[in-house]
Amino acid sequence: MATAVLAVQGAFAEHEARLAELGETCVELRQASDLRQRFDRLVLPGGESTTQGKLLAELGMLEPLRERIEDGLPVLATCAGLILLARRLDAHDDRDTPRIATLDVLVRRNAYGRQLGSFRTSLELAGMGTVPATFIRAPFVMETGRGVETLATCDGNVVAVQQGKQLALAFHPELDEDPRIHQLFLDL
Ligand SMILES: NC(=O)CC[C@H](N)C(=O)O
Repeated sequence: MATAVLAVQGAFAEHEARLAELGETCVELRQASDLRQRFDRLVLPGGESTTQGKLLAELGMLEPLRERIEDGLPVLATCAGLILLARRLDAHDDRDTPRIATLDVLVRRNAYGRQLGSFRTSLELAGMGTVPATFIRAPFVMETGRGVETLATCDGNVVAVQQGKQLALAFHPELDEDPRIHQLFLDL
């Protein structure tokens, strides 16, 4: 088994380090030819979702990834990754930026503010208990479609969801010591 980590921009190295600690082999996706590698799961890291979306479209990776996810490829998406997966964005956001758009949620980018929107807290994740959560200019989920389960909220806002094998978080488990969320992803 191997996990592909989208490595065009953002905090991908931290995910790779965490997965390696759990004994998982990672391959990096930097260009379309990397999609020929064998992988069974996908990580979409945090970073800048507009940059990531544009790069994925330019590199010809958006459609192949969308198809694999629609075919059931397990995905762990964090922060910008959640935005890339979202079917719909808030009216204030640039909705024309290319996205994978396989997760039936409405997301607002930079929902906690652009400058002061970074903080560390802990929250209750369904079926897991208390987990640390680092938010960095994070989005949150404003609406969930049918088939989308809310796994965690923070101050009443939805910050973790699951739809089938798509696990999407507004925060950054790769930046905390707790390995349980990555383990949950490997167990999907
Ligand atoms: N930590 C992050 O991934 C931030 C996401 C970023 N604010 C965006 O909108 O793309």
